[in-house]
Amino acid sequence: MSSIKHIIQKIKEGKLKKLIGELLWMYAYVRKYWFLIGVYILLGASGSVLSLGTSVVSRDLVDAVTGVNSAEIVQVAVVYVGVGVSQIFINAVKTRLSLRVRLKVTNEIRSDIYEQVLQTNWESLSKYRSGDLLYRVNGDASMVANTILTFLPNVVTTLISFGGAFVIVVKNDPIMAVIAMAGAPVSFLTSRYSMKKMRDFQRDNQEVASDRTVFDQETFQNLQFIKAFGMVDRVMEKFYKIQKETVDVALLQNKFQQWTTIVTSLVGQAVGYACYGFAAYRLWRGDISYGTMTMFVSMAGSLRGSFSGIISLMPTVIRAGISAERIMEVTSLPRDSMEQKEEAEEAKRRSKEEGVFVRMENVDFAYEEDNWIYQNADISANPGEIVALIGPSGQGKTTTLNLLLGLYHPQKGRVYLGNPGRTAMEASSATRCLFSYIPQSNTLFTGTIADNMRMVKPEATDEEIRQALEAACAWEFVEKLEEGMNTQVRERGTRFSEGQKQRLSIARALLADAPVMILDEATSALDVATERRVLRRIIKKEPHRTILVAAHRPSVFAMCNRVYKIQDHGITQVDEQGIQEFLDAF
Ligand SMILES: Nc1ncnc2c1ncn2[C@@H]1O[C@H](COP(=O)(O)OP(=O)(O)OP(=O)(O)O)[C@@H](O)[C@H]1O
Repeated sequence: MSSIKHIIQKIKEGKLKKLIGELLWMYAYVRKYWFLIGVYILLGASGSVLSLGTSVVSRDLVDAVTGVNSAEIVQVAVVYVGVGVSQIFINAVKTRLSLRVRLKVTNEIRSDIYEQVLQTNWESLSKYRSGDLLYRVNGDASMVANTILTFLPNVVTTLISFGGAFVIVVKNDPIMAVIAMAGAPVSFLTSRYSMKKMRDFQRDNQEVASDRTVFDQETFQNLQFIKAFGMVDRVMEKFYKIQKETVDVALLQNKFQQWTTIVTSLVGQAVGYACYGFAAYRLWRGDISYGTMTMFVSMAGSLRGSFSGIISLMPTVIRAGISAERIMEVTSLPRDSMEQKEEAEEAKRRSKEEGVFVRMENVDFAYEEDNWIYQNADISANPGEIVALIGPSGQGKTTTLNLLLGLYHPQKGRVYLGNPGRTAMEASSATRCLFSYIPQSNTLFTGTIADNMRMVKPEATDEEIRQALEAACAWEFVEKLEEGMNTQVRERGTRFSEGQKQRLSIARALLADAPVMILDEATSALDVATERRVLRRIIKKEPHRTILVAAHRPSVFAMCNRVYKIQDHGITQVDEQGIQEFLDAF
């Protein structure tokens, strides 16, 4: 009665519901590969039947050898060898099939996570560390795929082994069956107790593994910085600390597992001895032959083994459940809304003649509750204008650009854009196609310069790329490279100077040919003359383009139609005198 209450309590707490949800999620993948998994199960099942057959045939073989049934010795020997050889081939096919399914399911889960991560609303996703996401894509996905492949087939094959052995033993000697099953209650209770513990251990394990991935990723990304600051020893210290944590968690889990294994094994061994003694007693009394005794002992072993097998499947489910939970957490994040996709594409088509304006109206925004970046903020940028955002560091320039890009949404007020004189659209993921954005940080990818350019326009010709590089004042150094635009950029553009990387990023943004261009301190590493040349060429290339720049330098302000200052939780438009005051103050 109390255990029923306990189960009801768990259901109420939602733990069982969660586990069932996780299992159902995993088996949505099984449905796709039901045929391959079905064949795998069949092969596993035939393996179990063959091994049961081996025990029965071994009885006949012993009886044939000991003279009880010597006439059939050749026939029995042939069957015995045949069964053994079949098992070898079945195992080979099973292994190959298992690899195929595992690879397919792992890829499928990974592509689901990738797709989801790429389409998830940035506001939700930015809370995750990229190394953690990486571990979910790799470690957790593999764990789930392995379990999907092994769990159901293992349950079926173990149940066949268990059922078959049970029927054979009961048919031959019911008392023997009872003795063989004497350890079952202990195995059951031990597994029930260990379930919760295992879930906690597994959660710790995954967290440490995820921390390790984050650490590795950050270290290799910042190697140059680490070396420059002579931080190698400190990084190694942290590395050893994480290694120690990994070892501690694994050893603690293993210690617990070993104790449960010792308890169940001791009970199993005692039961094994009892079976052996009982069979020997029956043989001594002349009730059974040597062959039957051999079969009994092996069957009793397989009965105990398969029962423990069923119980030991639980930790696998628990491990996979935790991984599934971590993957589901990411894949259930809200997706980017693409509701206004068609309107945005239409606005982009019209932009060549009409351009696109952007507005922020009466906006309140805070990342964290009541911690306002600003309130009642207004900003306006029209086609053909360059609008600058200035202000001390950390006051909200990048935040404003992110709001315009629809990466974040205001708590109050409107952020909208469109062709002048037509219906406007709220800023969202759908309207992002109207922007080309050059962030503060370097965003070059491994590949050639041309590959990097074609990321935004795969069909771009070499001539178009050259023109974009020219407009960004990048052609002047690219043409001097031995392989020109086919030069390898290397990871994160390490072979280029900061100013060169910025010009390549600007060229890429120009190639995207979007009506609104956002430069987030994207010319900060250029000298003043080059910066002016770049901005002039951008305007000249596309007179209807709307340009927003977050900047600190007066050289930029002189070229702007309007300048907004972001400071003290507000945005104000400033005139020349205001700009001068701002510059004097800093
Ligand atoms: N994702 C975030 N979650 C919480 N707070 C954030 C987040 N991004 C930025 N902030 C905070 O918002 C404020 C404004 O940041 P923002 O990056 O917009 O400043 P900025 O004016 O562009 O600064 P800088 O000139 O240094 O680039 C800062 O105090 C920053 O700590």
